[in-house]
Amino acid sequence: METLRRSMLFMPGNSPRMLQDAAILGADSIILDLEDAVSLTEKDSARILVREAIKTIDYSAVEVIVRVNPLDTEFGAPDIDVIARVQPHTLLIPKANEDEIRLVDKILTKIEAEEGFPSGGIKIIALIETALGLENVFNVIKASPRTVGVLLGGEDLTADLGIERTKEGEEIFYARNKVATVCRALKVDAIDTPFTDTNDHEGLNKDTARGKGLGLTGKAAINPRQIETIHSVFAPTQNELKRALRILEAMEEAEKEGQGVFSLDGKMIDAPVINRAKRIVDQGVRLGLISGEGGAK
Ligand SMILES: CC(C)(COP(=O)(O)OP(=O)(O)OC[C@H]1O[C@@H](n2cnc3c(N)ncnc32)[C@H](O)[C@@H]1OP(=O)(O)O)[C@@H](O)C(=O)NCCC(=O)NCCSC(=O)C[C@@](O)(CC(=O)O)C(=O)O
Ligand SMILES: [Mg+2]
Repeated sequence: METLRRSMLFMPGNSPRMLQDAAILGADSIILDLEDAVSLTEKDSARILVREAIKTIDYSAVEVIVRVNPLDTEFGAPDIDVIARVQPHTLLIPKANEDEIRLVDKILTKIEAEEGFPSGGIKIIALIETALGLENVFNVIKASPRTVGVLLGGEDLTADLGIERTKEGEEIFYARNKVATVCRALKVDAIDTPFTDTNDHEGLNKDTARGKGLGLTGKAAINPRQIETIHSVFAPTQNELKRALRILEAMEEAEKEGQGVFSLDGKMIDAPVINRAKRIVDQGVRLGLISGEGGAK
């Protein structure tokens, strides 16, 4: 499933109404939560509810992710055993560390064999939200070939660091930078932590742009009202699309002359600039912002 993952909407797994409406809310991915949004007394009922939702609701092209409980809790193993057997696209592993990802990979391989599912079909996103997980993020991703992305959990991370979580987000600059860099190196998605003030759209816009500016490729949402803002920030602007298309046109001309580097509007254009232009055009095409003939709409 080739999914964009600009936005991933969290919702408590014990909320039948939210599970019912999830596919029409516009997020690229939905995260049906069995962990921190579900109280201890509701863990078993949430697991059953999410299993039934995945079995009976058509979530169409939306990526269905289930955040299971950590394996070092009494809920983690039953979560994975019950949920993997109804084939969600992806499991989100909280407080992720290397050993746990390796163990989850093994459990999934066993369940896929028992159920006759394609081996490796259920993907993993590692939730990096502890100091150890952050320092180890390269190995956490490499611990399973199923890993398709990392989600940065700012609330738990700052709690683990014993520091305050602020709207400006200075305290998670390093974490954002590290996750974005390692994910780019390993070619997996890097999803930013949610912005928890659901009424502050200006703040959400700034926070999303901050994460995008550091190389994060999408953002978690905790409310449907946040999705549009997140998508607008992650979509290339008309100017970015027009400039990228001009760069690729000029590149074709330069190639005919055998030039690898050239200038456009006085600026040097070489391989990394061309690659960035290609990425922007690709995204524009995937988002339907560029017509088939290659013109910005
Ligand atoms: C925050 C609030 C209670 C506000 O409720 P309110 O009722 O005021 O919201 P309203 O806007 O009034 O709702 C208008 C309509 O939308 C519906 N609606 C609302 N939210 C919806 C939604 N999410 N999905 C679908 N539908 C939704 C609602 O049902 C109503 O529908 P209707 O009645 O039919 O009109 C609510 O949003 C909510 O529960 N959010 C999810 C919270 C959650 O999952 N937290 C865990 C993930 S973060 C974490 O764990 C930290 C982390 O781990 C992060 C990381 O890992 O990245 C780390 O460490 O940092
Ligand atoms: Mg958390």
